[in-house]
Amino acid sequence: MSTSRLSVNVNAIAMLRNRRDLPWPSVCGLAAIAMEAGAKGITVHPRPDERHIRKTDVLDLAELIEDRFPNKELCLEGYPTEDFMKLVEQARPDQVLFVPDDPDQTTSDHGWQFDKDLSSLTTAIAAAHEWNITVSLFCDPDPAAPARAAALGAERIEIYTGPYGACHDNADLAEKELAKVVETAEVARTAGLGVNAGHDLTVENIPALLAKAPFIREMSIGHGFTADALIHGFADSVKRFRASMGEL
Ligand SMILES: CC(=O)[C@@H](O)[C@H](O)COP(=O)(O)O
Ligand SMILES: NCC(=O)COP(=O)(O)O
Repeated sequence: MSTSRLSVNVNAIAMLRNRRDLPWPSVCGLAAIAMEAGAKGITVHPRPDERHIRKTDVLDLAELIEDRFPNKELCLEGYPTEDFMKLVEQARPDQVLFVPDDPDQTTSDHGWQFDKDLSSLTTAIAAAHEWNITVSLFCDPDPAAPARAAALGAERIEIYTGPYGACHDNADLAEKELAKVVETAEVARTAGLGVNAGHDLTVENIPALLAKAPFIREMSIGHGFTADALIHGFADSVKRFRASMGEL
C-alpha cells in the first residue's frame, strides 16, 4: 500500500479534454503518470452535467487501477443521488466521499449541514458499507462536525480547506482559517475518524497544515495540482506535492 497522502484529482484534465471531441489530454494516461510518479491514487468528482469527468471516465479509471495499479486507490466524490450510487456500485472505488453539492454548483463550497434531514445519506452510507467501500463525509472546518459524521457511521471525514486556501495573500487570515481546520482535525482524530483534507491545497499552503496536523491521511488535490503541472509537468508535480508533504 502506498505511503503517500497525495490523491491526484483529474477533474481539470477531463475539463480540458472536453473542449474537443478528441480523446486528449487523456484522463487515464495522466492518472497513470501520477500513480507511476508516486501518488497514492486518483480522485474524481463527476458532476451531474458531466462537464468534466464522465461516468465512462470513472469506470475506465477503476479498470486502470484494478489492472495496472492494484496498490493504488480510487476515491469517488459526489452527492448521493440514485444515479451516483449506481456509479459507485459499478466502479467500486476504495473510498467514496459524500459531498452535499447542488447539481448546479460550480464547485464544492461547504460541508454537510448535519441538522438537516440526512436519511438519504444514511441509506447511501449503508449501501457503500455493503460494498466494502470506505465512507468519508465532506465537513466544514467546524469542531462540531466530526461527532456527527461518526454518528452516521463514516470512517473518515474530509475537511473542506477552501477558506484556508483562499487566504493565499493574507497571512493573518490564513492563520485563523488554519486554526479551524486543525481544531476540527484533532477532534476528528480523537473521535476515531480518519482525517482527509481537500480543496484549494497547494505546495505553498500544505506545509503549515501538516506541521500542525501531521496525522492527516489523505489530501485530494486537483485545481492547484493542475496549475502546478502546467509549469512543471505531471510527474514532477507529484514529486513537488509529495515534497511539500514531507514525503520526499
Ligand atoms: C469535494 C471537493 O472539494 C472537490 O471535489 C472539488 O469540489 C473539486 O470539484 P470541481 O473540480 O468540480 O471543482
Ligand atoms: N476533495 C478535494 C479535491 O478532490 C480537489 O479539490 P481542488 O484541489 O480541485 O480544489
